[in-house]
Amino acid sequence: MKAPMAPAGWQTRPRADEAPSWPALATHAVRAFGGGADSFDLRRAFADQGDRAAKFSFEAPQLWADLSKNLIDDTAQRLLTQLAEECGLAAHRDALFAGAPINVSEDRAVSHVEWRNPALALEQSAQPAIQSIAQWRATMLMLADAVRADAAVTDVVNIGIGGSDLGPRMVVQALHAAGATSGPRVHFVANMDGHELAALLPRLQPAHTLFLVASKSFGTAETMRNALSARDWFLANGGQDVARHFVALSANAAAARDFGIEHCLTFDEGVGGRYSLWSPVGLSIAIAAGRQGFEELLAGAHAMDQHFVQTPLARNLPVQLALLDLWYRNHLHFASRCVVPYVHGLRALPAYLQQLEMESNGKRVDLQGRALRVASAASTWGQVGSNGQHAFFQALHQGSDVVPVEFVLTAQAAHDLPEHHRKLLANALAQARALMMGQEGDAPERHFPGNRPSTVLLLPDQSPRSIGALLALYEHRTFALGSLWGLNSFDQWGVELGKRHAGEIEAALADGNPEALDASTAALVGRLRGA
Ligand SMILES: O=P(O)(O)OC[C@H]1O[C@H](O)[C@H](O)[C@@H](O)[C@@H]1O
Repeated sequence: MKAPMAPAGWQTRPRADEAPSWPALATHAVRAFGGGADSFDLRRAFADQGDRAAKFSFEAPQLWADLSKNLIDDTAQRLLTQLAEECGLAAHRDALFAGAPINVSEDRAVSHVEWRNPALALEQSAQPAIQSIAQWRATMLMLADAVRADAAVTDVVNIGIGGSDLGPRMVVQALHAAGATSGPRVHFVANMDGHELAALLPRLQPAHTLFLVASKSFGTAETMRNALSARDWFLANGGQDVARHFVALSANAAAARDFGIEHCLTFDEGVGGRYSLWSPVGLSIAIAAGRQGFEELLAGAHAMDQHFVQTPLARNLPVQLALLDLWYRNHLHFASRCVVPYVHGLRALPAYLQQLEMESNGKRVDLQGRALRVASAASTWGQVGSNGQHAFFQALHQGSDVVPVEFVLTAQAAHDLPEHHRKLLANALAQARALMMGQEGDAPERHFPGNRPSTVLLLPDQSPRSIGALLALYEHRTFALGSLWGLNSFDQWGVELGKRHAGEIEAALADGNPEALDASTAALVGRLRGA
């Protein structure tokens, strides 16, 4: 599947708003979706087009995606696919898979797809970097085996934040709910707020606990603070041999050593934090799900990689989802997208997607440093179903804004309470149908406008393979959308400024000298010091 060489032209692609099809899309959006009497209506579209459900459905590994209840017609879909061709999306994608330095602001390649290439074996590799991926994967899985086999280890604590927490936490939760985990208990600590760590420590015994300090940079304030406190607790409570009980998962082995952790599973800088669960950052997953479970997760993701690389753009699921996102954001001007997994194990999916999508594409300049002329990442939000129905669905049905909703379902449940699953699925499909159909009301407050868009992503189950495919789908959709906007989806400079201010404010909180601060912050610091 691998593109042997980065195709020419990946650096000189037009942005979506500069591509020839853009004006035609803009005109079509106003003419056909502008809200007039004969504006596009889903109910009419289904009545007029007998094959609409089939035509706007897509198949990809482990996934069936029904996009037919979206505000899109044949013309829009054709123009959008044409736009992707004009923007050189395929060349950009192939450059990613060929290891070209597409993360230009950090001058490096993007390698997370290599970490889940199960075919990768030492003898097949011509590139030294690739060889180390295979080696590190083998080392990581051996360590996972050893931890699982060691009856003395009852608890594993992953300390990390952002990409070093959200993906592994969500996957372990999902596999645990599916009965696909065994071995020691696996916990996650992310927050700087000491309540999270303080609530966990009394439940642990130093001699039976393994701490995984996951941090690509090994410099993130929250993780360093939690790791220091965990080590203090370990030593204060009779823990022996920090080297055996603390393992670092980092691209910066030297910093881990300086911290006092000898054993570091490392990975290359090309693995972005929010794309890192396939690398040693996913050790907690491998410990919980076992070698086979982790390899299945990788295999599901790899199958989606192949779909992304090999499928024509018109039937390519990540590409079509990205185009729909672009259509909604730039032409129908929807500001947010709601994701509702009707899968209890995937309750952390919205939080994971917030980082993936908003940290990747929440940007205002393109790869050349030019200001964007169109809106970038919509806000991603959501909650597990059916709980969300009893919270924010009111606004989805009758609120003033149209919010596209994405339902994530599994055909099979992993429990044996069949009535639950049938009811759960019925509720999800009912919400999607109600959003579309609406209802004439006998009183204004009982009127539902309908014509509200939704997507259904259907997985067979919540097995490691299905979860892997789903997450790779989201990764590629995010990359494809960023690519169309001309963005670098793999850096995150926007998180740096706040960190710098935090250092200054922490000093003011400690020494009571807020002189360098603005009046509002200084007053708050004064009030907090007086508390
Ligand atoms: O893995 P680390 O280097 O500790 O980084 C943890 C997280 O913090 C950073 O500030 C970034 O916002 C995230 O992209 C990253 O995943």
